[in-house]
Amino acid sequence: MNTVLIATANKGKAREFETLFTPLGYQIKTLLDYPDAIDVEETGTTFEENAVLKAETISKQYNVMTIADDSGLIVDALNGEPGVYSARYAGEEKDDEANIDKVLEKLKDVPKDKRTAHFHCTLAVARPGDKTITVTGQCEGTITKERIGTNGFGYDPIFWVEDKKRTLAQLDQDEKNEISHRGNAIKLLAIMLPTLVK
Ligand SMILES: O=c1nc[nH]c2c1ncn2[C@H]1C[C@H](O)[C@@H](COP(=O)(O)OP(=O)(O)OP(=O)(O)O)O1
Ligand SMILES: [Mg+2]
Repeated sequence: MNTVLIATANKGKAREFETLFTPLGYQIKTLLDYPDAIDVEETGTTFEENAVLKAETISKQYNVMTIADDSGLIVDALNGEPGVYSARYAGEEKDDEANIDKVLEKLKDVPKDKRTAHFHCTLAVARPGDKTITVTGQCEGTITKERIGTNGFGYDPIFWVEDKKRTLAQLDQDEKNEISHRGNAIKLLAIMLPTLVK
């Protein structure tokens, strides 16, 4: 089985990549398997810049094809915040609960019909001696008034998906992958993957 390295240290993402890649016939490894991996500073101002930075740094370090994911929540009533700063919205220590609290607090006077948002995911594929490619995916929803559900990670408990009449944190992993920003990006990537993996 082909092994693909995903340059993420996020356990929630790692789990999703595993359920998405296994049926495609790829085993995945993540930075959780590589404790000596460079801790890439996300200095970019776009998802694309950060995804490329993470993928290329780790691909160069280990001389293997590497996929990186940069993603985040874009809330319309907050002019696109937290956006590329989603992971560090409430501080550098990357605290999902504090991040959710900050979004709910900022939206406390915003009515239901103005709480529209979407998740964005950019995936970058870096290969030794080859041009880096990127794909993107999105997922539309609204921000709830409080947490609902316990599955998933990050902002999932406050992200309502109207088609499912549930939050992302109330979906199981396969249901989330079907509609999520990450699932949508990987669907695009899956078509190209056989030509990229050596
Ligand atoms: O499906 C998702 N469901 C809920 N929240 C999500 C999702 N996808 C991204 N998010 C949030 C989590 C984090 O606050 C930020 C990603 O930040 P991002 O820099 O891409 O990831 P990270 O620092 O956690 O791990 P890493 O850079 O090692 O991949 O957006
Ligand atoms: Mg990050």
